[in-house]
Amino acid sequence: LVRDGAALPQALTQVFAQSAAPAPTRGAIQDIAYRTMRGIGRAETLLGNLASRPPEPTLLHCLLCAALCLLADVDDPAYENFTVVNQAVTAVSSDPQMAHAKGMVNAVLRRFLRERDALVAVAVKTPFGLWNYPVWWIDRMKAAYPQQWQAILTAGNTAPPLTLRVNRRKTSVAAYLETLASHAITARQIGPDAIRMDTAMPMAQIPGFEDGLASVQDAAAQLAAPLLDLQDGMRVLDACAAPGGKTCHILETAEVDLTALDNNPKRLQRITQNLQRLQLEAKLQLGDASVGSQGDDWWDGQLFDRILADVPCTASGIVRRHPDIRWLRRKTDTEQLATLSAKILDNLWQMLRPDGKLLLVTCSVWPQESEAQAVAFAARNNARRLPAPGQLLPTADAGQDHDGLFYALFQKC
Ligand SMILES: C[S@@+](CC[C@H](N)C(=O)[O-])C[C@H]1O[C@@H](n2cnc3c(N)ncnc32)[C@H](O)[C@@H]1O
Repeated sequence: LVRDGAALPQALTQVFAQSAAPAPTRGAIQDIAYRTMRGIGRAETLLGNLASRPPEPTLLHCLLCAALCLLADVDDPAYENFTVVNQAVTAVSSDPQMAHAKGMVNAVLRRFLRERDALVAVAVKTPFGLWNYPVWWIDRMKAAYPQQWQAILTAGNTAPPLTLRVNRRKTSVAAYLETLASHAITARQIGPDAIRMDTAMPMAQIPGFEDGLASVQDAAAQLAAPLLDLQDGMRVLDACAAPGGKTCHILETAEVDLTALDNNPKRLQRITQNLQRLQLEAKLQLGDASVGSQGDDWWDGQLFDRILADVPCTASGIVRRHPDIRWLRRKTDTEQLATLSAKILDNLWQMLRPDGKLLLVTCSVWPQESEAQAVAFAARNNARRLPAPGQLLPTADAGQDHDGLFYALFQKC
């Protein structure tokens, strides 16, 4: 499904909707799918060297790649080798379209295990086999970050930690850390409201989650609300708001009159769910952030004190959380999304009061969507740039673990 363009979470939802697999099996399927997204460059390279011709049908190719991903991962093996081989052969045997290839699958995987070191040594000589990203992505990263490109690609291939945002309306970081300790859960503070768990767990098992004590949010994403410099009573627009992570953090931070806008009705519903769980209130608005400044659409004509523009982007800074993104994006997406975002920013600027502040956020590391966008926007609109973190590169450093987000703050003169 991902090869056909579906995002991995939606593909898994679709698969699980047609399956009677119990929860632990679903967990394993999900884990293998995410591991495969992180290792498919190497697996496809290995398969190209192991099989005399491309395995048919596509499902067989995908199954072999998933098995090779698991077998090649000697640093973090998920299963015993014999389990992977046996399960792959069983899966092939039980599918009429693939059953003919049972012997081939067995032979390919067993040969890989016998010659693993030599085969991997050959595969990692190609950038695709070494880094597990499309070649255009690797080349672009090198050009944009001549010093850091390898660290960025490496961080994108790590499994992300579970980071929480503590709801300061209901508790404090210190008190919540004690709550976690009382459940024998170890974690540490990595930001004003951010806690990094030592071990991941399903959301439903996070203590106090249903009562709104904490939410799942990366530490870099938690910088938006403080940067907005909010005061009680302000009129705030969160212009690309769904699923509402930053919306809720804003509302946890100050008593503001908040409009949460998004042009996707399904995603807008997810904001409602988050607001309900956290017992917060906002005006939800379905609409297009790139239009409306002439009072001809969703906007009521009243200026905002603060605007958060978390614009649509390639999401190239959050590939460790969404490892499918690198395979779904096309080279040309960056320009298209940057053009749309520029239109959104110019439109929103008209809705900001004099002296008001607009915060541009992207979860991209491509300069065209981030720093170059900010520079061009400031020049077009004569906007004053205020201090903000700029480009945060993704890092898996335990003390400072965060995704690759970009922040630029502007004030209207
Ligand atoms: C990066 S996500 C926002 C994440 C969100 N701020 C959060 O913290 O949870 C970008 C959002 O912009 C929305 N979007 C894309 N184009 C838009 C447009 N023209 N107008 C309004 N929303 C748009 C998408 O539906 C998506 O939900």
